Amino acid sequence: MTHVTKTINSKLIKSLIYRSLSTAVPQIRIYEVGPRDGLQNESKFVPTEIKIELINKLAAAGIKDIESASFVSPKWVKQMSDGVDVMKNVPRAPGVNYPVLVPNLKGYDTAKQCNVEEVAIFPAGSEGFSQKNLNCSVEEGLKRFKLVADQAVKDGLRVRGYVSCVVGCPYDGPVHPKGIAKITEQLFEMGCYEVSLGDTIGVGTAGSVKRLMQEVLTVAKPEQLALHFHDTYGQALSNLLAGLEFGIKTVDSSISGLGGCPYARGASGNLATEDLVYFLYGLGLNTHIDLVKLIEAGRYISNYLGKPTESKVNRAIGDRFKNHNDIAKLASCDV
Ligand SMILES: CC(C)(COP(=O)([O-])OP(=O)([O-])OC[C@H]1O[C@@H](n2cnc3c(N)ncnc32)[C@H](O)[C@@H]1OP(=O)([O-])[O-])[C@@H](O)C(=O)NCCC(=O)NCCSC(=O)C[C@@](C)(O)CC(=O)[O-]
Repeated sequence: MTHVTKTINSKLIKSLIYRSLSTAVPQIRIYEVGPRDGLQNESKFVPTEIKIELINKLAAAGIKDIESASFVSPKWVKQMSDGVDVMKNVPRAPGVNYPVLVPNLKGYDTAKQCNVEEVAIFPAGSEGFSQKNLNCSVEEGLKRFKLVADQAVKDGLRVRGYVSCVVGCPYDGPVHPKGIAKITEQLFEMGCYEVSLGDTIGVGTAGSVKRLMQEVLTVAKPEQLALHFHDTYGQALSNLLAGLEFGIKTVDSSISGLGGCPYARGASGNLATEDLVYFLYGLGLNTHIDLVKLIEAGRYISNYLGKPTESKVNRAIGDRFKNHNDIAKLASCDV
């Protein structure tokens, strides 16, 4: 590393720390994907009542956006095959949004029958992943998603867009930010209110996220974007900090760090919601989420799945704190 690069990096880090300590970082909205992205990769079928209880616990912790199911082909993702039962039986808490993922008009029709208010569409950022995940090219996928978005807009539903593999693809390798910006723009033209940029296999770094943001922000405003990081290489939080520098206000995360995509070789869990909330408290942001209840939700699902939580915060906190404010103080070093 040259002297100049070192100086720039140290300036950047100082400015990040300064901004973190000041109130310049905006309020962050957390979009929880655990019940969908988190569970879709689990090989053991999770019963409907467990999924519903998890969603309830997330809502009780104060999460306002919970992606609760997907209406994809059950031949492709069996774990999500009970989406109708989940959506018809989950109690809808006031002020909480329960979006679902849909791949085509068939899935959209099912979503409508379940009275959902928001659907998410998910074109891929790379050809290889599009073929594996949707059985079609990127272009064909966009055409199908446009049909869904047109119908949803006509019906008065909100549409969220995802672009997956925004940094790297398990089949095609590195993905160019220009292509991602183009797909993002198309999603907005279809009527999406927000586009979530998904690092599906978690290969991104603060550097690649910065390059991505610079390109995508030529077609969108920061408040129209969400960031969706998988933590395969342990970069999710530093990637997020890089994204926050650009004014991003919405972050996707998954309770207990569950996650992965059955069609993305090497994809691991998402950024854990518990770690995200702790991180945001560290930046002096009140997310209005009760970390004690969140930790309990994480334990509930990890215990059911019979595996340790992937959330470092959940593990570290253990049973030491019974009160949310004490954890918030710990996170902000406000002792
Ligand atoms: C798109 C298809 C359907 C094409 O799959 P296909 O096999 O080409 O579609 P098809 O039209 O030939 O249908 C095959 C069968 O599935 C049925 N089918 C078809 N559609 C539906 C539906 N909506 N609901 C229920 N059933 C459906 C259809 O009726 C038919 O049944 P059959 O006649 O053989 O009995 C398939 O590839 C698919 O479902 N893919 C989704 C895979 C998936 O869910 N992946 C994980 C989510 S993406 C992700 O995780 C990334 C993201 C968003 O989180 C961002 C990130 O992490 O970065």
